[in-house]
Amino acid sequence: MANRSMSRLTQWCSRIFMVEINQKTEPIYFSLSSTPVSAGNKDLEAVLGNGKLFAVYALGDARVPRARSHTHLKRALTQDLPPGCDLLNTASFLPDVKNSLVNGFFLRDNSVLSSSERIVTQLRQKASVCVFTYTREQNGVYLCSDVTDDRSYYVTTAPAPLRHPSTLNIINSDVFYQMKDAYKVLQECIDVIPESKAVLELVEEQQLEPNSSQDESFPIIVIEGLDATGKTTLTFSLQKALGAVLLKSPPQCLADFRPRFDTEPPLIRRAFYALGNYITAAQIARESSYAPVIVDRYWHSTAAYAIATAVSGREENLPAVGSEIYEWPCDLLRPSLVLLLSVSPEERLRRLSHRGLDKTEEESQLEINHLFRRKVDEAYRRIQNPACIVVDANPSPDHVLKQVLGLIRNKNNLQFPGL
Ligand SMILES: Nc1ncnc2c1ncn2[C@@H]1O[C@H](COP(=O)(O)OP(=O)(O)O)[C@@H](O)[C@H]1O
Ligand SMILES: Nc1ccn([C@@H]2O[C@H](COP(=O)(O)OP(=O)(O)O)[C@@H](O)[C@H]2O)c(=O)n1
Repeated sequence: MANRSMSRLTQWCSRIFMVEINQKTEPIYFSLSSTPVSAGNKDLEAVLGNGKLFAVYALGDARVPRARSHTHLKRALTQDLPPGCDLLNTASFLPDVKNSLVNGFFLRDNSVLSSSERIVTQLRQKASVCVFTYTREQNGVYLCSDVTDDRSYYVTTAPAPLRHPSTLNIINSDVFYQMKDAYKVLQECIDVIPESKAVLELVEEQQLEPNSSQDESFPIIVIEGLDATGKTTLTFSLQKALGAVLLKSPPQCLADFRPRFDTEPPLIRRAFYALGNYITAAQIARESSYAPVIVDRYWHSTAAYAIATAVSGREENLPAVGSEIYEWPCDLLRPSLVLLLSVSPEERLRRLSHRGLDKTEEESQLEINHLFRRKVDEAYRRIQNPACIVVDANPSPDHVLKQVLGLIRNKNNLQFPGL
């Protein structure tokens, strides 16, 4: 056991650790070193402080149980957090190496009772976790040790990597670029989430024809935007004005499963929404042989929300414009036109308050989390092939409809009878 934990710590020494005090400040990076380092670094002091400190990571070989354990760990730590303790997000990664990110938590304890010790002991008895302690020597040097062995390493500050670490695992953990990759995730869930089987059966029933030719079909127009930007209002009036079929993603047949998957960690939740797009794609392919199709949310929504949730901190941390992260999945039917409804934050809040309906947890977060909303909006705009056309949706519904009909009319190759 001692050997195993020692080799774990040695392995972790080649990594860099990121700790986020809050979403608004720059994260702090540090690494572990076997040689002594000079003391008194202000950045480290800001995170590590003088009290007791633990870093806790969920362990597990397979990605589905590991993702779920991370969520359970967060719940357990949040629920039992005693006064005087706080929880910070931490991540361990290899700089600029894809898929190398491991998320965890820092438990900082400035309480007189040192209550975190008891919490960590209980956690280790109940769950498969890996725990490190951080202590400060009298000379100001910080040491990190695995709780299961005696060997310690010096903590030293590290430079920020070129790519923000939270972007390293996005492909196939948050955003899926082929149906089979999202499908595999739900297959791995069948034992723990029985509903996955029914979802996979619905996907199979659709007789999907990837990349079926759209050349002879009617136009397919997708309407995107944050909640309360007017998508439902516009899609209804477009349906009427164009004699179109109205579809949405996720499709109606997944409605009953949605609340179940919304409570799961991003890996599972995002795979569910990704599969929803393929079911909608099959419906679009069928319907567009007979009439124009309007789609309320599609892949832009799936990718933009997933990216904005995965990337911590500010908008600047998003993958750069042109990154492969923003590419359209190779096997997903492409629409003829994607319109992004954009309203000012004030107007959007006004509409939300008038509507007074229940919001998903994520949408309530949008309301309070301006940073997150900006990231979703920016991610929408960076998605390519097809990119979206931004529509000013602040004016009245009639005015927005007129504007959109004008855009459709001006778009080359879109043929609508009566327009
Ligand atoms: N152009 C507009 N001007 C003013 N209010 C609007 C406009 N479009 C929609 N609304 C109102 O804003 C609220 C949200 O619109 P909705 O179409 O449901 O948005 P979404 O489908 O994007 O969540 C509704 O109460 C709707 O009546
Ligand atoms: N095609 C889609 C549609 C929604 N979603 C997810 O569903 C949430 C928004 O859906 P919603 O039903 O609350 O949105 P509205 O249709 O109410 O505006 C987003 O937070 C996305 O996470 C998705 O991932 N892919």
